Amino acid sequence: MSLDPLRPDLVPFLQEYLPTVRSSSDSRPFVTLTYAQSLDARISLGPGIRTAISDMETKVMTHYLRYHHAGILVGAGTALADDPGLNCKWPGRDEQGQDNDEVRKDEPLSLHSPTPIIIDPSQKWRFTGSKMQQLFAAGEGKPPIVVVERLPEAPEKDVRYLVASRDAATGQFDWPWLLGALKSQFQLDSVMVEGGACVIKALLARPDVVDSLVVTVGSTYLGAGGVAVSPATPVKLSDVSWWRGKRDSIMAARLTQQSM
Ligand SMILES: NC(=O)C1=CN([C@@H]2O[C@H](COP(=O)(O)OP(=O)(O)OC[C@H]3O[C@@H](n4cnc5c(N)ncnc54)[C@H](O)[C@@H]3O)[C@@H](O)[C@H]2O)C=CC1
Ligand SMILES: Nc1nc(O)c(N)c(N[C@@H]2O[C@H](COP(=O)(O)O)[C@@H](O)[C@H]2O)n1
Repeated sequence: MSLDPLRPDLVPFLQEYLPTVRSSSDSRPFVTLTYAQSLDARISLGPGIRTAISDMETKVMTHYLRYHHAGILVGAGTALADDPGLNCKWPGRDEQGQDNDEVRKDEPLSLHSPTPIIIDPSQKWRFTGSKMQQLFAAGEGKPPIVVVERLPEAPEKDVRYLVASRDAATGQFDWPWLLGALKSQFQLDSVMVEGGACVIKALLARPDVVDSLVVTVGSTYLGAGGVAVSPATPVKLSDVSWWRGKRDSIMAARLTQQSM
């Protein structure tokens, strides 16, 4: 699949929400939470169903975001349901800093691609045989880091593992610890979180670890059977900007600590 050129007005629109260099004393990477939802706040037609919501214009924007992040994180539910590639197909910028789809077209896509991070405590997803592995083998993507509860007896070739411990209260991996480890152990300075529902719901409630929120709103309804994303309690946003495309709109914002 080849992408259309990036619509030029997306660059200034996204500028203030893209990763900035964090000070070396910062314990975690810059984190962007980004996903596509329908008008009825669904991210897929049903559990485990890969669903295209973004049209080409906003799909290119997602690849532009991938270009600007060192890591791309999804939960095991998404890895199993979508068999995603998680590489970057947007070709980059020229030496003058101009967005230019032609300049780097001959370079391997793996250069522009973020490192996939799969949160998979009980190791249900396999890299072997996945689209990610195909892309890696073709020089079009990077191999993943898999976040697990314990190291597998038979580690998969090319996979790096991060062993995490569960938070006593929630039974989940602790986000600040996990993100801190991605920075300190794997030198990832920026991470884009794409989903799925479980991960998005958790992170919408975490202004302490999310720096930017970029949501594509597709002009479609996915209906009552769709997988809805909604935080457990109300969330207020600040620094809100909207971009309008042919079919989709994009909202960029920051999460705030304030109550409603
Ligand atoms: N429209 C969009 O932008 C996107 C849509 N999706 C859709 O989302 C759906 C998948 O969503 P979900 O089933 O909710 O899966 P998910 O991708 O959120 O993964 C949930 C699983 O990840 C693991 N996990 C996540 N956070 C964890 C933590 N803090 N500690 C320990 N384990 C953790 C657990 O195993 C959990 O069962 C699919 O239908 C997919 O197509 C996924 C990504 C983006
Ligand atoms: N931005 C966006 N729009 C949609 O309509 C989507 N369904 C998604 N899904 C995310 O993209 C992953 C697929 O990536 P590849 O194209 O295979 O690289 C999918 O797993 C979700 O994370 N995103």
